[in-house]
Amino acid sequence: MGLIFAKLWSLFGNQEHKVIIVGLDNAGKTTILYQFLMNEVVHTSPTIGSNVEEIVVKNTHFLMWDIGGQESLRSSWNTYYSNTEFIILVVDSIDRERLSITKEELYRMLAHEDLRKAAVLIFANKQDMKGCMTAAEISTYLTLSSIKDHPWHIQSCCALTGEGLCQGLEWMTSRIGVR
Ligand SMILES: Nc1nc2c(ncn2[C@@H]2O[C@H](COP(=O)(O)OP(=O)(O)OP(=O)(O)O)[C@@H](O)[C@H]2O)c(=O)[nH]1
Ligand SMILES: [Mg+2]
Repeated sequence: MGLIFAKLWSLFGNQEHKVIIVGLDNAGKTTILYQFLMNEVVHTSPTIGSNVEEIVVKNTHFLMWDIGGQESLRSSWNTYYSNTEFIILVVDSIDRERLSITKEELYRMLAHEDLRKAAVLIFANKQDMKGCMTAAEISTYLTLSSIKDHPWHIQSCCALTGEGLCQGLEWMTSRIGVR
């Protein structure tokens, strides 16, 4: 009975899809989460632990975990990994110095057993900043084209205006049912 119910539930698209939002501190993860939820910019302070919200896009329910990105918190990201369907990796496109750290974190995540089925959306955030890296530059630096075992997509965005965020969500919804 429970199984039938679960099947019907997933058929009607009401199943919840787990998403983790990761990236270095100050990348804009919490700002993005609350743009998704409320279409507005909230005042943020560095996240200690996590925030979790349900975001519904065209009848698709995402349970989004926004995880603090400070160095001391990164070693506990893996406690959020089980059953994750989507990783949203937020990159601060002006932060050239730390892109190598983002790269290390990305490949560490992709190698993790609990994330082997996860698809990855990379947000090249803060596109409003003068002199920022483009999504193409970030893609090259992160050698995204070498990722063959996870579906991935990079999207430029500005969390302050919301530009680009919907396109990212659309890619995620388009992936559902593919696997
Ligand atoms: N200019 C600009 N600033 C942004 C953008 N997105 C976020 N910010 C700012 O960047 C700062 C950090 O944003 P948060 O959302 O708190 O960053 P976070 O990734 O959640 O950081 P942690 O919780 O420490 O991991 C805030 O001052 C935001 O207003 C953007 O697209 N453009
Ligand atoms: Mg935060």
